[in-house]
Amino acid sequence: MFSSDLLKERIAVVTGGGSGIGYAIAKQLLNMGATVCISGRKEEKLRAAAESLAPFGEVCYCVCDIREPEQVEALADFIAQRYKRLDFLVNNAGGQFPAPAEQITPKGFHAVVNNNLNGTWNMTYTMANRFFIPQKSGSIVNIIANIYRGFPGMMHTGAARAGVDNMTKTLAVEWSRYGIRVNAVAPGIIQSTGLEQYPESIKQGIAETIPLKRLGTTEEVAYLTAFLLTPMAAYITGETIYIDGGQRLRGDMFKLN
Ligand SMILES: CCCCCCC/C=C/C(=O)SCCNC(=O)CCNC(=O)[C@H](O)C(C)(C)COP(=O)(O)OP(=O)(O)OC[C@H]1O[C@@H](n2cnc3c(N)ncnc32)[C@H](O)[C@@H]1OP(=O)(O)O
Ligand SMILES: NC(=O)C1=CN([C@@H]2O[C@H](COP(=O)(O)OP(=O)(O)OC[C@H]3O[C@@H](n4cnc5c(N)ncnc54)[C@H](OP(=O)(O)O)[C@@H]3O)[C@@H](O)[C@H]2O)C=CC1
Repeated sequence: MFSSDLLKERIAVVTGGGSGIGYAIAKQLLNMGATVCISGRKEEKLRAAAESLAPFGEVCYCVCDIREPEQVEALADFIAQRYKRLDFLVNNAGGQFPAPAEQITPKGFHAVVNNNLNGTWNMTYTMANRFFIPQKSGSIVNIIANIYRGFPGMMHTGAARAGVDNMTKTLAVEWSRYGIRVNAVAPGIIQSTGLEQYPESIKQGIAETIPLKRLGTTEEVAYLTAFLLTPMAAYITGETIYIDGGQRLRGDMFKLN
C-alpha cells in the first residue's frame, strides 16, 4: 500500500518522536521517503532515537518542549533554516497520570491540560503560520486518546484531548481555504514505552475487555497516521479515527473501584 517514495521530498515534524508511538510514526514516514524531524524534551533520548532511525532515511532531531512557545518558535526556525518548508505536523507528544477525578488538584489539572491541549495548539499555531498558510498546503495529524465515553480514571486528559478533537474539526473547516487538512487519531491501549509508566495492577486483564482481545501496537498507529498524510487521504479532513480494537464500544479503560 505504501511505496517507498510516496512521501519523497516531504518534510515532517513528529513531536515526541523519541519514543513509543512517535518513534514508530517517524520510522514509517521515513520508510515512505519523507524527511523527518523528531522533537521532544530530552536531548539524549532524541539523539539515540535519531541514530537508530538513520538507516531508514533522512532524520534529524530538535529539543523542544511543546509547552514553551519560544521553544516552538525555535523549532520552526530550525526547520526553516534546514529545509525551507514543512509538509506534515504530527502532534504526538503528550502524557498524563492516572488519578480519580476528586484527587486531581488544580495544579495537576493545569499541568495535563497545558501539556496536551496548549502544547498541541502552540505547535499547530506556529507551524501553520510559519509554513502551511504561506505555502497553502500542509497536513496535520493530532494523536489524542480514546475519549469516546469520557475518560474515567484520567479526567484531565479526557478534557484536554476532547479540546484537541474539537480543534481538529474547527481547523479543518477554517484552514481548508489554505489547503490544509487536519485529522486526529485516537489510540486505545497501545503496547508502548508510555504504557510502561502505568502500574501493572490497572493493566492486568485489560486485554480481555477489548473486543479484539489484545493491545494495539505502535506500528498499527503509525500505519494509520501515515495513511492520513498521503494523497490517498486527500479527501479526509476534520476526522478523528479510533484505533482501539473496538474498545470504545465495549471495554473499560481502567478497573475503577
Ligand atoms: C489499563 C491501562 C490504561 C492506560 C490508559 C492508556 C492511555 C494513555 C496512555 C498514554 O498516554 S502513554 C504516555 C505516557 N506518558 C506519560 O503519561 C507522561 C507522564 N507525565 C508527564 O509527562 C508529566 O508528569 C505531566 C503529566 C505532563 C506533568 O508534568 P509537569 O512537569 O507539568 O508537572 P509536575 O510539576 O510534575 O506536576 C504538577 C502537578 O501535577 C500533579 N501530578 C503530576 N504527576 C502526578 C502523578 N504521577 N500522580 C499524581 N499527581 C501528579 C501534581 O498535582 C503536581 O503538583 P505537585 O504535587 O507537584 O504540587
Ligand atoms: N500508549 C498508549 O496506550 C496511548 C498513548 N496515547 C498518546 O500517544 C502519545 C504517545 O504516547 P506513547 O508513545 O505511548 O508514550 P511515550 O511516553 O513513549 O511518548 C510520549 C512522548 O511525548 C514526549 N513529550 C511529552 N511531553 C512533552 C512536551 N511537553 N514537550 C515535548 N515532548 C513531550 C516525550 O518525549 P520526552 O520524554 O523527550 O519529552 C515522549 O517521547 C501521547 O500523547 C500519549 O498520551 C494515547 C492513547 C493511548
